Amino acid sequence: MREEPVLSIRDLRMKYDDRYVLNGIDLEAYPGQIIGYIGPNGAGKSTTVKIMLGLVEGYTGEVKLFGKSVGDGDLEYKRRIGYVPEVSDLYDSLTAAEYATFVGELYGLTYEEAERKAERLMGLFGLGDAYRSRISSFSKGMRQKTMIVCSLLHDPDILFLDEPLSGLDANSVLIVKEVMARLAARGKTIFYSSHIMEVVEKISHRIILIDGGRVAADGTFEELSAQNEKGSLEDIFNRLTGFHEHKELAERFVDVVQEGRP
Ligand SMILES: Nc1ncnc2c1ncn2[C@@H]1O[C@H](COP(=O)(O)OP(=O)(O)OP(=O)(O)O)[C@@H](O)[C@H]1O
Repeated sequence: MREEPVLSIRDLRMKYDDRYVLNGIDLEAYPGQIIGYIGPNGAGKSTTVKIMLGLVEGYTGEVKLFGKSVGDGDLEYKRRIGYVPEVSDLYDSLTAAEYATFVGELYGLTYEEAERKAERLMGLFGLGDAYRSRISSFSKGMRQKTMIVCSLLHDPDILFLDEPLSGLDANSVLIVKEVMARLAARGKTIFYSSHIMEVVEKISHRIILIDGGRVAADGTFEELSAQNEKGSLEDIFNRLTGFHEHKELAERFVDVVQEGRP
């Protein structure tokens, strides 16, 4: 018998003003899966994730996490979710230690538990010395690592990551990719949203492509390759979203840059 899905979405529709941005999304995710969630800019990826996180209302359709509808007012499910947004809005005036204990307590940890865990995780990321410094002094990569640490303090069952490797150096990228693989091996579900196709292709057990508010493809990379002409995920993405003009557009772009120049 197949396991129960951690996440299930049926006929999800959402409109802003009079325009539908989600046009009937259906998807399911199971324990231990890393799902590469991809699509062109404006396709509806963030909107779907924000609905799952309970941050956006006004949709129709069914969205269930851990078997319960996210719209039913019971917020207990949020304790089992971790989220790394694309843009980190950390509180600059706090130290990483203050921020991590604040977030940890929000997720139900005691101050001491959050403090101890965050310090060790930051240390493993090479940020042991920075742990008690103000976030305002942090580089982009240090902020990103802090966000990742804080999203994991409560050991969530499902993790939503939006461009989590943004700003990370090559060594840190290796660690984070390995951490994701190991979390999945321990039964966690990871919803990985990114525009970096090489990484999505390599780490995902399953890839979901959203285009125009619909699921345009859903399967393993091998399944997507078999359904389309062989090639990289980038090639499949370009083909499925009907995009072929990058050379022509680049040429026109450079022409405009140089217009009127001697
Ligand atoms: N609060 C809002 N009000 C009005 N329109 C919105 C709002 N949020 C998103 N949209 C619109 O919904 C559509 C989907 O946006 P969304 O942010 O979900 O796309 P995305 O796939 O995450 O894009 P990207 O890859 O650029 O992050 C876009 O056309 C966007 O303009």
